[in-house]
Amino acid sequence: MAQKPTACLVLADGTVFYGRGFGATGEVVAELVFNTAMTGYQEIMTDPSYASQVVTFTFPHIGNTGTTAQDDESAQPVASGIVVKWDPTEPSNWRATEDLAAWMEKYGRIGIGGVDTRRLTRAIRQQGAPHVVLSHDPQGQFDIAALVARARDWPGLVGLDLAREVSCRQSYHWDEGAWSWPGEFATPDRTRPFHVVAVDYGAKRNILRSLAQSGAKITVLPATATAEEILAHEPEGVFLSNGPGDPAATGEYAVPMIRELLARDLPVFGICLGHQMLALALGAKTVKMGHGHHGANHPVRDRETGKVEITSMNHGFAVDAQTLPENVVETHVSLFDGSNCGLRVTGKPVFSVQYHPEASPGPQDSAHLFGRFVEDMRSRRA
Ligand SMILES: NC(=O)CC[C@H](N)C(=O)O
Repeated sequence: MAQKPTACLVLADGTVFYGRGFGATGEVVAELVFNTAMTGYQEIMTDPSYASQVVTFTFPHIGNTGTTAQDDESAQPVASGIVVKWDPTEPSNWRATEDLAAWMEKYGRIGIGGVDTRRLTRAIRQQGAPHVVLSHDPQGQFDIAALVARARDWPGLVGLDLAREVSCRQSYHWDEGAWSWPGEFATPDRTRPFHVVAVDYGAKRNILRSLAQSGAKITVLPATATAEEILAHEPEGVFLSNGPGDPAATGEYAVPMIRELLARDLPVFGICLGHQMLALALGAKTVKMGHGHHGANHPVRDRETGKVEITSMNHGFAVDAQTLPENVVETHVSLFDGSNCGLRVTGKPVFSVQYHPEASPGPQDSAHLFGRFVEDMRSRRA
């Protein structure tokens, strides 16, 4: 690199990548994961499940779509920072209201461009998601030994409950449906809506939109809501959201709540962290994966129909299918590594998936799952 580097990414093993900083200045310690999506950086960065993670994009061009509030999956970017091969360029998109670097600076998120992201991704594949420090200093002053020590001393995501931090503080109602051309969010038909309580462990907005679009009237409750508080809303179904951190740590409050719900025969649907916590409540175990699954091109097989869907994924933990009890069917598996991607409880309207049927970004092959949840509620009414 001809110019003096203004940012660096330091791995706990001492490897250093230099590049050009953009967005906020400063320093952040986090886990580093690679994401293979070709578009959708704003949705990825605002997905609360990325708390305490830096994302390196394998696609070399970050894109010139800029940012628009309509693409936020939560109130602000949550990922600690991003790593890209090519620096972001001027936005060229009629929907853009702000450029990426300015948006990141506003929210205190650090970016580094000019990194050999292929080499970096290979390192992640070999060693598992490393602990890193990302530092951006316009003067290019880096105390590498101190940064390596900081990355090495960071305890990591295992045992960390982050859902409680990113969850809403107060309950609220959600009524907005899907986005459609030329730029409106639908207001779904409210005839005979099914009342759903969505427990917010860091819910992506497009999940709530997909539920609303499928016929749900939604009350969102904070992560620590008890079964009693949830049932007081008289829901016809309960949704367990995605979220950051270690499911086993979040399970301390979620598992007792979910167990009480399971005793009621209420329809339950979980996505990602919600899937993992449902599995924990059913008696299974979760494990930390090597580098996890993050992208918009993950093939998943439905073991009951044989159908394959291309899915959007973002998880670093997984349900250990060997530990699922007898009354639970492993419904989906990853075609990349055979890891568990879904379950259902026999004889009950209770199911969950490890991947993201709401896409955002990603393919919409699995959007029908929102309809399945609504059908479960319809059957219960009948
Ligand atoms: N997207 C999610 O809900 C992620 C769940 C969990 N934090 C994991 O990394 O596996």
